[in-house]
Amino acid sequence: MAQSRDASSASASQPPPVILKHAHHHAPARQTHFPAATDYDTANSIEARKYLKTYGLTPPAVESHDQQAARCMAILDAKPSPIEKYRYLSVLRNSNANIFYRLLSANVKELTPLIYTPTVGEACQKWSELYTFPEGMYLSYSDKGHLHSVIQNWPHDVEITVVTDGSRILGLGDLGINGMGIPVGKLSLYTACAGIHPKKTLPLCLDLGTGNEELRNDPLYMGSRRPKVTADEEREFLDEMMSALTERWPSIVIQYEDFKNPFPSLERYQNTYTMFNDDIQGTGAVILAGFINAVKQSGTPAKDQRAVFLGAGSAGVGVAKQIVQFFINEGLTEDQARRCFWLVDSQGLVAHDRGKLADHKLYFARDDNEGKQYKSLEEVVDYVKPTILMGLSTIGGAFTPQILEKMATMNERPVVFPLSNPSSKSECTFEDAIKYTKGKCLFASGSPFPTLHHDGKDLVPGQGNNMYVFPGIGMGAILSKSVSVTQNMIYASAEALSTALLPDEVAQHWLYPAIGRIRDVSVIVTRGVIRAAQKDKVDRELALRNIGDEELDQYIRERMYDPFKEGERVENEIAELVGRPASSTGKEAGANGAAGAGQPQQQRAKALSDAVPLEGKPTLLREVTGYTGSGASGGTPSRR
Ligand SMILES: NC(=O)c1ccc[n+]([C@@H]2O[C@H](COP(=O)([O-])OP(=O)(O)OC[C@H]3O[C@@H](n4cnc5c(N)ncnc54)[C@H](O)[C@@H]3O)[C@@H](O)[C@H]2O)c1
Ligand SMILES: O=C(O)C[C@H](O)C(=O)O
Ligand SMILES: [Mg+2]
Repeated sequence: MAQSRDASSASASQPPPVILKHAHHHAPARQTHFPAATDYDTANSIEARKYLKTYGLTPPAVESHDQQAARCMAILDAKPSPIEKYRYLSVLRNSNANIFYRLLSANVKELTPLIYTPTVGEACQKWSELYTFPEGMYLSYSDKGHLHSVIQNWPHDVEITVVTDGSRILGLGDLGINGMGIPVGKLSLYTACAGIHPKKTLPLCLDLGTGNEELRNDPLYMGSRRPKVTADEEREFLDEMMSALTERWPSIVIQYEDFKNPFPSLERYQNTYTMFNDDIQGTGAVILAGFINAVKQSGTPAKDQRAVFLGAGSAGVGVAKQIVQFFINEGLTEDQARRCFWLVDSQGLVAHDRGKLADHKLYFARDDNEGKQYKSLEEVVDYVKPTILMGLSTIGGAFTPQILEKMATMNERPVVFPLSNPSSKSECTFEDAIKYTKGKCLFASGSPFPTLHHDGKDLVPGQGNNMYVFPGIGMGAILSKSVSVTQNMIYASAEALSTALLPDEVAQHWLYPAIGRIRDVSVIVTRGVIRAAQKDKVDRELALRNIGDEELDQYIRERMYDPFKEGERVENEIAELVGRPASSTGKEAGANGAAGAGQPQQQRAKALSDAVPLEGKPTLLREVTGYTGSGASGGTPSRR
């Protein structure tokens, strides 16, 4: 069984450097400051540069945020293709995280498609070809037995990790370690959308071999050239990894992402670790939220809904299960709720009499098909006459014009959600959905589609992508210091999201809030998740139980890394050192864990007296503690 977390035996969050025993006997561990990405901000004042020891290491001008953004946007505009824009943004993130996150936070709608789906799909396909930076950690199967030591090499304290084994990257199949683009992209969104400090995030890619022969034979492939390990071998590896991660960072939140068969791990670890699976649970929550709003608009009550799902994998089953929960809350029995679904996979309708089914499909398998096997989606649509059509199949274009036309003939407001990623795998485009349903459908897709002009109106497609919820699920778990991520916390994220629309968004029949408001939305989702953690009594930040919603929202906001305030944070550190009154945002900088906030006075005085004068002014020694946390990993909280 998975090793349980007991903080009494867990090491503190700053372990001594450990040398990889099997690799370098007695080699001294090197101090590293990788990635020192936030200090070279050309908006830093001269004083801040001296304090950070970056004076002279950047061009002399002290720039405004607007000047920086104008330059970056001009460079981006000049790049000829999305993948070139992706590469430029990667360089920016790795060389100057503050500028990158200011740009991303201010332009979420425009830039998300470049750092996330769809472009991240192409970036993963070409990862080894285009490799520039490590970006995160790679753990290989040959490291088994030593994962604890390898993990000590990560130079920062971590609050959250996104981990993949690369075996099902979006709808693009097994990409091995090239899947690293996914943890990197998801964690960039954690920072941009929920304000988790970039240094507190750990992109993690497991190198467990790959079933992709073409990759194994690619001379540039940077992972192990071995076939994928067996399910048992992977399980043993994951057991060790979960325990090693949590031993080093007892409060770490672990998000599983893009595993080919993630059900066994979710079952195995969800009660023992603070973990969740984004493709099953995050997707379930985000689609439920859009679905709740679609049901309100379609006017068809829950009991009369008939949902056909193309795709019965992690995402399909995850979404259907969350909707079952909603139907039960709406008054249906579990059996009635379950019977509203017809799942279709590569073999056709999922039915008990079809032959052996994978475990995760059994719950929704039909027993009322009277011996008839429905093979194609169109046949199933004719048979079921669905009100809802969901696509989580990885099959681009599977919602054909004929199928879309049928949906519009059968329903006043058909719900059509082609959710596969990236755009090339979307079951239909927004344009086709509108064209063939004559503008009647309620639409959301996994990857973004442009606004469409139809019948004298601008129609904005919903984006049913788990990016609306996973940042808030992770942040909620971090701030409440939850020992696990419960089903109620996932459900709460969906409910919170469904209520996060502004009146004018509701008036325009949107299913999801504007993506540009994602930071505000993430606060609402985070609050919902924290409240559910409290109800389930898995929280350990007990003080949060006693504050009202408004105060909780404020607490969440204060703990969010705000790249626009990083300059102020540094100024406040300096002010504190030289005994000057802090700026008006001093409270916030402190709450965000400004470096040195908790350092003993004598040490600060020593730092000042050690300072070497430069240009006649005192140079302040940079504190080596770095950022001390947006919340959970400030200490070594005890596990229940
Ligand atoms: N919108 C989102 O937020 C979101 C979230 C998670 C996953 N996804 C997307 O959903 C897709 C599926 O992800 P998953 O994790 O469920 O993958 P998966 O591999 O677990 O499941 C894929 C399913 O599609 C079925 N399928 C394959 N070929 C088919 C065909 N020709 N006809 C019918 N069904 C077919 C498979 O049998 C399987 O049931 C991916 O493209 C992924 O990017 C989107
Ligand atoms: O990565 C995304 O855009 C969503 C989802 O997690 C997926 O696997 O497709
Ligand atoms: Mg995913």
